[in-house]
Amino acid sequence: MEIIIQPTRETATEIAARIIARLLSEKPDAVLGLATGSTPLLLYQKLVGMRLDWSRVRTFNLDEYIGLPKEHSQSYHSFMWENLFKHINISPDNVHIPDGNAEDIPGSCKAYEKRILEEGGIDLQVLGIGSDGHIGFNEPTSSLASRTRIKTLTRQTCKDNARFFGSEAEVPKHVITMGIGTIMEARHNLLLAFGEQKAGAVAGAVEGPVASVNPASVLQMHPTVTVCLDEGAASGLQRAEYYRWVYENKPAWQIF
Ligand SMILES: N[C@@H]1[C@@H](O)[C@H](O)[C@@H](COP(=O)(O)O)O[C@@H]1O
Repeated sequence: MEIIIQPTRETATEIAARIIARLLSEKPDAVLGLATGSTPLLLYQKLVGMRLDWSRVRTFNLDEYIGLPKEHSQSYHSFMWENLFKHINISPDNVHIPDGNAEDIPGSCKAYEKRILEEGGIDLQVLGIGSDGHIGFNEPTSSLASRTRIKTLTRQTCKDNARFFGSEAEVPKHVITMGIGTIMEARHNLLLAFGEQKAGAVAGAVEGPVASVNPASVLQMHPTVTVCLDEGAASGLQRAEYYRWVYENKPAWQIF
């Protein structure tokens, strides 16, 4: 796991954007796994500003609310088109987002997994982290081997996400999410976290025991993970000094 601690969200996001830009220049038909939430917003703005060629890029989103119309302002479908896809030259045929209104949701989850494999697997998965350590919508105690499926949100996540809706009661309680097993098959996981409210979850993910109560901790078992943090999100880390040392002494050929 490479832990990159930056003074601000801005500089941490800049590094993440450069990692993605480099992947797209090396592999113009890369398969990207994408996330929603407030964390990747600046990343998407930066990627738009970089004017990259997305014509052959394929994307798979992590998750979606069940029962929210696609056109609803808070559906992850709307989020992705509003904040990224409508600003870049991606082909709509190459965009994949779980369908929260499918007639047969379990069947659509299986088909989603199959489609990821057919496209060659995910080269790079962007991740945020919930205040309870969830990745995608894999809430604490999710199976570490889980695949794309239906999950019930925790009360905490409903509260956290109420800020996007009118009230907590309006947050759908059921979602489709890629599983932890699905995320673990991405060739590179790029996790972003900003602000002190994420410090506990980040510390648990990076330095805590690997346990389903903190789903992000499973990333310790993944060979290629980059974690981009600002000072607030890094403030609970015991070994921050070491991570800074590693980054400062990184060989030139590894610097993006
Ligand atoms: N499903 C999303 C996650 O993919 C996201 O990483 C997390 C953190 O959200 P935010 O970035 O807004 O803090 O919670 C949401 O519920």
